[in-house]
Amino acid sequence: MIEVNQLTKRYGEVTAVNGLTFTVRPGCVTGFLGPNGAGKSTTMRMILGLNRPTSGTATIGGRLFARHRTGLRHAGALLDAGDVHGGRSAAAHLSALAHSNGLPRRRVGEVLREVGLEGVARRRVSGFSLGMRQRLGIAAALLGDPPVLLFDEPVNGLDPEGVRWVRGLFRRLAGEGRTVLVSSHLMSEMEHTADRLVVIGQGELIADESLAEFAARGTGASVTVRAADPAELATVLSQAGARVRQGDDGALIVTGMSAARIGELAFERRILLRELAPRTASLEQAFMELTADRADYRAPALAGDAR
Ligand SMILES: Nc1ncnc2c1ncn2[C@@H]1O[C@H](COP(=O)(O)OP(=O)(O)OP(=O)(O)O)[C@@H](O)[C@H]1O
Repeated sequence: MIEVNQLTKRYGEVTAVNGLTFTVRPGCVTGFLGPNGAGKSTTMRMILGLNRPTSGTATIGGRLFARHRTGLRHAGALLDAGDVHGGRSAAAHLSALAHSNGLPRRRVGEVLREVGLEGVARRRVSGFSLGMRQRLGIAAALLGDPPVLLFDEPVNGLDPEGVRWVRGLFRRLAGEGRTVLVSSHLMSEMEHTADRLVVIGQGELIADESLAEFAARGTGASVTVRAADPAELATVLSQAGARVRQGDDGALIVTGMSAARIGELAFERRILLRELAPRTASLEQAFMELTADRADYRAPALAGDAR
């Protein structure tokens, strides 16, 4: 479990992280999302004790990470895949880490196999592609068989097969009861990977919830309802505050009200329902909407879009 409590980090005038509070639970993959510059890397570095918070706390398993005496056994992280001594081989890099963390040498071979780098174990890291470096960084994170794992933009540089592999790996790690936090600035990467989302913008919390709950916040969320008496249902729902418009074949498209509430109102008025189907907004749409005013960098609309 990772607990972040009122975490704040200022660099001079810049507030990178501002009063952030959230919990990352074991047994699921939690996506850590935000536009570029939102404060994801800074937060992860503070969780791992690499940056000192201006105020607030971040703990792993109830303790500051620095207080865990055998670091890699408690948490493993991939922060910056470029951060490896290029003159070393993959095996030598991992052996040095294993040694300094008091881990058995056999773990080196095990994690190299796990990430598919056993064939290049003796090659110098300087000749590795970005994707291979990402795999090596993931191997290092797994070395201590830790209950808590953090991955900062792990998909960068991976080819489609690598992306599929890494998703499967995260799901398996979570299935083993571990706490898995994965950052990205792209919702599309999280859509098929995460169970829960922590979304931040300009260092502040925007959402901490399941994917379904997050998607339901987008304005594209609606409920399609078919009723024996659509006109009466439309009146009832409108009076209760929903927005109702006509869909195909007498269906009603309802926004601003949950399917459960629509069902309750129909039941109370004895209106027979034939279909009650929630349609969530796309996650991407919800993400764009909720972070729109918190993005530091966004390309201006193309001339052709300005109609
Ligand atoms: N060492 C530093 N000194 C000054 N400002 C910093 C430092 N590190 C980060 N920042 C600033 O803090 C803010 C958050 O940066 P951070 O790298 O944590 O964001 P991020 O969400 O990880 O972004 P990205 O998706 O682009 O990696 C940015 O405005 C960044 O410029």
